[in-house]
Amino acid sequence: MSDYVKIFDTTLRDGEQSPGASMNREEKLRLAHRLAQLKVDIIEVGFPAASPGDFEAVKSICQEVKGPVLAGLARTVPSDIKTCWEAIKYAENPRIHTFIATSDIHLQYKLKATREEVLEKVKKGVGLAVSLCDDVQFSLEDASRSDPEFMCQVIRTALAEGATTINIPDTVGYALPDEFQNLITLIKREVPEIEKATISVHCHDDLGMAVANSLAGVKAGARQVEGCINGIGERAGNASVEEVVMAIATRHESLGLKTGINKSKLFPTSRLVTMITGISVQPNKAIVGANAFAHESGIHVDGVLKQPLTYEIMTPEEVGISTNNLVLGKHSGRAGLRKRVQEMGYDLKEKDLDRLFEAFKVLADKKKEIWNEDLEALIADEILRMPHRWELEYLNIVSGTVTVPTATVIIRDGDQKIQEFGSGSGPVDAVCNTIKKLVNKNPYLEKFTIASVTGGLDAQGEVTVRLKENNITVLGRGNDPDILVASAKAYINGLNRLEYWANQPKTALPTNGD
Ligand SMILES: CC(=O)SCCNC(=O)CCNC(=O)[C@H](O)C(C)(C)COP(=O)(O)OP(=O)(O)OC[C@H]1O[C@@H](n2cnc3c(N)ncnc32)[C@H](O)[C@@H]1OP(=O)(O)O
Ligand SMILES: CC(C)C(=O)C(=O)O
Repeated sequence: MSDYVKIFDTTLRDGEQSPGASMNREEKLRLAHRLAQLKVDIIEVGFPAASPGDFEAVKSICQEVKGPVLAGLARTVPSDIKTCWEAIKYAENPRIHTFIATSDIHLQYKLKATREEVLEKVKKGVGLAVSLCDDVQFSLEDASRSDPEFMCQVIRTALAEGATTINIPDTVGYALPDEFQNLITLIKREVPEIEKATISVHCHDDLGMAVANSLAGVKAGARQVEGCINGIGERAGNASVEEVVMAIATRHESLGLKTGINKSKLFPTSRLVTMITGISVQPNKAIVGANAFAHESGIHVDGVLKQPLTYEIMTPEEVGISTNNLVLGKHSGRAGLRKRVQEMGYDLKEKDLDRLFEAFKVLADKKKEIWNEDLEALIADEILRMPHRWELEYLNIVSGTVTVPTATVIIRDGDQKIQEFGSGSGPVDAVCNTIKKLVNKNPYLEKFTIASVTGGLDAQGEVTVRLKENNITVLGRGNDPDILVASAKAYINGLNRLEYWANQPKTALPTNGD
């Protein structure tokens, strides 16, 4: 059996099912290009039948992004499969990914279908997909809670119709690693004809075992692992791509497996996903968290200084975390900035580089050292942002121990500048209240978080807000060395997103909030 494990990235599909993580077409395109640089084998680019917006985004990615196989998801419903094909047929290497649930609980309550009816849907759905596309993946949703005998019957049917990949999801993150390993072993024993197809695993993290279960599946013979960057995804998320990849690489002597991933792009891709979705990575997250390679306690530092291998099982450089990126500052020019940005994996157009350069100089006046993370924050603010209506022009805050916090805000609304004054229980409250008055909106603030982009007291603050209005949930992000300015930017960014989605066709709305 081959020692190569294919990586199937579903950040653009299952990842987008994370509450508030909806991405627009441009954001999806940018991320798809980055995933191609990361050299994932397959990118699941979306669910074309879900909405006109998703259809267009999938089609654009398929027209533009070269290299990996590009997959679109579809129920076994014929119209879903045909719509999927209409969007993905433009890809260099298209794949139709069709699925149906096989557990009794899903059959009884959700599909309201008998086992015979499900088998018929599999036969027709896979058959139709194979008539359209050479590369067809079939998934048994909730496989880990399905009757093994029925599951094998479904797999045989899908294979007989010509499916080339069979995916075994632990949809609700219920399995234990040994159980999941046994499940794959059982499938291989009971359905020997699966040899000619690829076995894939797709694990969720409800019990924190998505990566462990994925590796257990691989140990039993699966040769495709599905996951999302930063482990985002439905509910508690999917298996984290960076963790699976680095486990396979770091424990090569034990697993004897490899992937084709360009590991040095893992960290930049993780940052891009954070920038685009607004979902921050917790500091202690494996591989890409701020503390993943940090050492503080004396005994550890002593050990690392004497020999890094005492406490480091991989190096930050391996995953693309630069430990010596402190070159840019206020005296740097366009050439240096262009080179750095290229090294970070961004291929910016000249006009975007000009905009970035302008913002870079403003930041360099406030902050002595400009790190890659600062540049990424600037790129997110200046280049990656959605088409937006409102922009922060001016902010003045009065706050302290004996004053009622007040804010004066000027916002650019198209050609107009609008000004307002307001107060609040604290300075952030004052800023948000004033902005709400200015734009005449009153969304519910579900979450407000603040983190620093880099270390140091002059670090930029990275603020994320989660806003909800009319059943639409969005995330807004903003960065600035002044955390109140970052808060204002994040709030306005969120309002711009609400405005954007409110003007999209009904079916395209990101109602995947709570
Ligand atoms: C485990 C996963 O992550 S699966 C992917 C989840 N992702 C999404 O659902 C996002 C995209 N989904 C959507 O936009 C919508 O659900 C649509 C457009 C696909 C369907 O919308 P609607 O037609 O309004 O159906 P609705 O969402 O209310 O219900 C789903 C229907 O599909 C059926 N269904 C669910 N899965 C499948 C399947 N794999 N094959 C066939 N039918 C299915 C359900 O039984 C239900 O049928 P019913 O309406 O006859 O009861
Ligand atoms: C569609 C399938 C692969 C899925 O997302 C799941 O079962 O979690």
